[in-house]
Amino acid sequence: MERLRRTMMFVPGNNPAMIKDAGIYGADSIMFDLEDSVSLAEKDAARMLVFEALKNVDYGNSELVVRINGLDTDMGKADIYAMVKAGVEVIRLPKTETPDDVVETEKVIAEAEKFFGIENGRTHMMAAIESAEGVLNAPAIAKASDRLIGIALGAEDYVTNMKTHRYPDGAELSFARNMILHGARAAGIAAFDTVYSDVDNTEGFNHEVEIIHELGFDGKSVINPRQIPLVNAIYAPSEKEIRNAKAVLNAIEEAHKKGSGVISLHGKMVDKPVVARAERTMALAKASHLVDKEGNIYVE
Ligand SMILES: CC(=O)SCCNC(=O)CCNC(=O)[C@H](O)C(C)(C)COP(=O)(O)OP(=O)(O)OC[C@H]1O[C@@H](n2cnc3c(N)ncnc32)[C@H](O)[C@@H]1OP(=O)(O)O
Ligand SMILES: O=C([O-])CC(=O)C(=O)O
Ligand SMILES: [Mg+2]
Repeated sequence: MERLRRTMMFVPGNNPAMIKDAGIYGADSIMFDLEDSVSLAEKDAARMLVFEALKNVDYGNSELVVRINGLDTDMGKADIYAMVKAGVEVIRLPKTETPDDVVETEKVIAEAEKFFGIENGRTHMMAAIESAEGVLNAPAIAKASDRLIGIALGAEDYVTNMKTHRYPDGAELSFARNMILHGARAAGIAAFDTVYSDVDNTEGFNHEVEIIHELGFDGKSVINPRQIPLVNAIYAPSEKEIRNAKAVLNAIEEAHKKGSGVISLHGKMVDKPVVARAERTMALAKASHLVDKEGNIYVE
């Protein structure tokens, strides 16, 4: 079963208190940032701090991601070597413009793995797309490396590049979101939506999460722990959806027993894609603590 990544929480790499406690909020992924939330003067200190945290802090089941500085900066290579050595699960490449950016980063990751005697391929990657060039190349970027677990929209940089800013209805992000989603799905990897900076605007945040949930994003980058339960609530299936998913899974099990891959349930065809959706619904229901391990609904 594919890993659920509803929330990926940015944690500034130069903030010891936030780094220490980042594991207590239940983010599916924690993303320590060495890039734009860290000033130039603090880059080296942040790298050391995140290295120590990765080595010494227990973050439970959260996936551990680090946003590095790109290889077009003086910091990129040192960031990669330190994070690979610390055993990070995923390196997030910012401002990805072309598939070559991914390939170049992968080369340095592979070099670092070799240097530290780490198994080749153990460090995964994701690419953030934050410009018109990146958006137009999204499908090729998503296929540029087997290490990629996903691609993400970085909308603050993107709208700046597009000479606009962010609006409540998100029309300015519509093309980018669709390109990134299609690129990710065509490559069989995850798609993550961008951050929402107005942390006190719950209504605006919920509206944006509804939009990206309907589009099909796996999840959203968040910048504050208060945003995590809001995303989880919108990604949680309803009781009706869970009952339907259970009925689908039971029906297909019966069909398989009879040697068939398709069956009718209440007059509707149940086949492979319907089953895949039902499995995702059950995974989300489990993550939302709405069902137990066997899939029994708690509210019953
Ligand atoms: C365009 C880009 O590149 S976006 C990505 C880079 N930006 C970031 O990483 C910013 C991350 N977020 C933050 O720094 C902060 O959440 C801010 C500045 C937006 C808001 O800060 P605050 O108003 O202090 O947040 P708030 O009052 O909700 O904090 C509540 C608690 O959550 C903690 N917290 C807040 N944000 C985070 C975070 N991102 N990670 C971990 N802990 C956090 C605070 O330390 C505080 O802990 P405490 O109760 O133990 O003192
Ligand atoms: O990737 C993100 O969502 C945050 C970011 O850097 C941007 O929006 O430019
Ligand atoms: Mg950015």
